[in-house]
Amino acid sequence: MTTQTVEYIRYRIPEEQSAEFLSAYSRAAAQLSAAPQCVDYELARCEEDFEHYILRITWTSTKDHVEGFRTSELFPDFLAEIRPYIPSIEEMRHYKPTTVRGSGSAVPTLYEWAGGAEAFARLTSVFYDKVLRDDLLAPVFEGLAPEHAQHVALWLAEVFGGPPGYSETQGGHGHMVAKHMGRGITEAQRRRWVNLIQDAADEAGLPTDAEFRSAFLAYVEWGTRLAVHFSGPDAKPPAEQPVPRWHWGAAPPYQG
Ligand code: HEM
Repeated sequence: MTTQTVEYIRYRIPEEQSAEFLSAYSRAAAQLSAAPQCVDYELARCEEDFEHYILRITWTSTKDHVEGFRTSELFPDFLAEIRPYIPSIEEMRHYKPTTVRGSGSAVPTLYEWAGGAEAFARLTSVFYDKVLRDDLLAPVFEGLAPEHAQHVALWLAEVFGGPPGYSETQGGHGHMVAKHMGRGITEAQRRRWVNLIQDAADEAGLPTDAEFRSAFLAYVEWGTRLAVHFSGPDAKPPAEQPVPRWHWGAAPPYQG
């Protein structure tokens, strides 16, 4: 459970003080940006009533805010800027996030963008054809079960935001990790895996836009490095956890 907390400060600022208030907060924001206790912050203005503002600050914890930031050398400069507006505060409290959170459908999942289940089935089918003809990887996958490509397609589909097919039919995260244990995958083999899956993505007609491919490759880098780790001599099975879900990251899809 995260210790992060969200502080909401609601202000009512008379219209004639608005410009000053905003410029004071633009300066005070420098102290928030510099504070290691501050995760992020945003000052929003009400659309229906221009006099209402809400400042949202995510802190690493309530204690870090109260005992850390407020006693730090950044605080006096912060306070000096915002002090004139303290009487205009209508609420200033910390809120703990609950489990009710999620994203809407404004941004398609990587799974939908890729073309759904069929796209991942095509991808892994092309990929394992290549793997079995590859000098470095063929020995690793010797005696591969015919359904392996379908299982990996289910896994990838789930990771990229599709239905939880792998979790429901194959045993989930722990099962996948266990399949790599003790295999002693080398860096050269990992790198070949990464190269071949990108060639397979081209041949299977997965989208080639910069945003999709960078998110796809980021996951492949992460996943293959974990595969190497868990295949090594000192790896311990991880605690049971859900299949990871990969998102677009810094570059969401371009929907012009
Ligand atoms: C993003 C990276 C990777 C993903 C998503 C992935 C995915 C999977 C999955 C889902 C399985 C289990 C299939 C099943 O349930 O039947 C599996 C098994 C396996 N993976 Fe990976 N893998 C990755 C990287 C690698 C790498 C880099 C190698 C070796 C170079 C590798 C070698 C194997 C082998 C040998 C098996 C066992 C196959 C068998 O059942 O005989 N994997 N992988």
